[in-house]
Amino acid sequence: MDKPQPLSETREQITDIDNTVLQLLARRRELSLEVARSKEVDVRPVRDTQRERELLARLVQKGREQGLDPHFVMQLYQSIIEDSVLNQQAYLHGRANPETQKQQYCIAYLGARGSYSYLAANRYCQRRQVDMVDLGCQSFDEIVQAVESGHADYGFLPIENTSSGSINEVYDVLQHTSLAIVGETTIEVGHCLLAKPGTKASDIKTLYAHPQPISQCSRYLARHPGVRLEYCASSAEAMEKVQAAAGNDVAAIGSAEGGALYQLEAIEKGLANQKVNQSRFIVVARKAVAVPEQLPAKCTLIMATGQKPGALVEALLVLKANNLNMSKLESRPIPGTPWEEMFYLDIDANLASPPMQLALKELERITRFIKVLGCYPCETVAPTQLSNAQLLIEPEHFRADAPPATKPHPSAAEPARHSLAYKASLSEAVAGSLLLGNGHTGALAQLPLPQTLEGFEPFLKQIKAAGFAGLVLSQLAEQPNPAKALDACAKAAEKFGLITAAAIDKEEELEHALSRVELILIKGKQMFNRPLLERVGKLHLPVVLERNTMADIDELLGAADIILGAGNQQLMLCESGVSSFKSSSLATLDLAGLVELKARSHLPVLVNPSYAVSADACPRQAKAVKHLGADGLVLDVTLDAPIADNHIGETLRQFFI
Ligand SMILES: C=C(O[C@@H]1C=C(C(=O)O)C=C[C@H]1O)C(=O)O
Repeated sequence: MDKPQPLSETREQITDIDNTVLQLLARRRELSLEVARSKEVDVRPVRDTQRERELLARLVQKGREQGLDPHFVMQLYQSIIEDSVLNQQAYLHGRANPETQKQQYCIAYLGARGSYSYLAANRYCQRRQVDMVDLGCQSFDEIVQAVESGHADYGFLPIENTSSGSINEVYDVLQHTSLAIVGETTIEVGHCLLAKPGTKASDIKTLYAHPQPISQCSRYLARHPGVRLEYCASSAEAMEKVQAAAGNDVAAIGSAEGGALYQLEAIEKGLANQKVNQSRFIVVARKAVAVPEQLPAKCTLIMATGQKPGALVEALLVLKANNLNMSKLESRPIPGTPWEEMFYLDIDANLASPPMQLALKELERITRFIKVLGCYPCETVAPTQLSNAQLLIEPEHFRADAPPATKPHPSAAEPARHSLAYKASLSEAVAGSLLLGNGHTGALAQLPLPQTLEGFEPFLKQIKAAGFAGLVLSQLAEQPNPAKALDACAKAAEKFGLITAAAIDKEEELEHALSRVELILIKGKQMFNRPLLERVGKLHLPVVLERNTMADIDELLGAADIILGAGNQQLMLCESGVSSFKSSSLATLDLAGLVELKARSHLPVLVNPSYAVSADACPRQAKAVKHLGADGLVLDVTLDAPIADNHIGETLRQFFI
């Protein structure tokens, strides 16, 4: 083998390339703003998902020709496009409100430099390329007063978090303020254990944190019962305390970025219960702003309806009649009037649009009180996706459309919940980034929960490259600490954009899986376990119900009805083969049963051929079940066998073509 060139030389070349990449990104940003200027003149919408899809498909193809992973190329460009869309929005919003165009904004926020509110405000100003003068406050009231009195231009208020939910105090403050909501911004809240350099996690005796991070990291904290918690008014105060402490046995919960401002190191990361932990902030100002019609807009209203049956429904029907989507509904008590509620609504519409104006007029007639808190650009940019087919194979082989919905089965007077007579449209189930049913397909790789993570990352890379959307981890009870092992696997899988599901073969495994996974698969062995079905029916988590090898179709659908009846509508079925005369150990894949399920039920149906057919027959079966309408595959894989070159890769290709 040739001797490689010296490391320092190679690194220099990489540094040069990175500098060029940055220059090109900056140039792309300028061009994107040029596009925004054209859109301003032509009054075109900022977002053009058709253009994004074409661009992604072309880049994935070009990348593939140069040996780049299609998923990597797609994710990279999704981030670039998100940044580009948000920059265009900020530009057009500024142009429509020239009085907001300044060199610097004075921003009132909770805590001090380094708090999450500070980071959110910083991000907001950077996007608008204005300097930030920061005004740290001790409470939400103080923030509102700072803006009302003119000391600050904007106030940043955290309104909700993906783990701990809505922040009630902020809703209460909004009831009384004259300020208007003029913007929103969402930041990733990466909770870390912050300590002085050299501190070990095992040394920590006292932990300083704001109550919100404490509730968002409850599971991590429960694993460290010996640590004393000290509540602080903000994450910044917690960091200050650690910086000022004499000893090395204290830590704070906060962001790595914030910690750096206090010379603290993140000695552990990813403390939050939820893998995706984001906080949404609203931006308040003295004067409301106009949102140009090319921008996706949101309106926040508060209203009090009368105390009569159906009053809220009546109000919501007004939104329906005007084809308006409500993305959030909250209720808070009205001070001084016990048991009366003030409702907060986020509506995906521009205040100036005719449907919104019509709806407001109608709502004024039927409510006791109504006020628009503000209209502002919506900052959520849902990434444009390519289909599995586009990511796996050449574009000219795009798969055929899903088979049309089958006719409802003639049914009794009370149609069963699983039936098409009960629900005529095909159901979809969403588990993290995976969408299945109603024409959406996907595949999951099933394997025993691994003992160690050795070699796991290269394995996940292969799983992702083969086209799997996630993992189903089984045999949880075989592990000494299934919760910890699941956490670690889910974290690793997430890095590759894979979802994690748990296969429940023994009832007690469910406890370990809850809130660690995005999907629960009830193994066929548990299909007749009514209490377990009722339990998962009460979960707000998608469920796959596998058919027991001895169960007929009616029994499977009956079990499905137990789950649906308990409330959980995110249900999928899985055909994994039934016992037959052919072999005592091998199941028979019931293709007739699959056709029956698709004809009788609106539920997505997955197929796992692994127990029924030999490895080399899997690709043929995948092709067949696809044609019979299967919505997805579950395939058993092993950690050691390469995926792309064996029957697994071919099985996926046959299914997705
Ligand atoms: C740049 C544009 O605006 C948006 C951003 C895109 C991008 O950054 O590539 C693509 C489409 C639009 O959603 C455009 O319309 O071309």
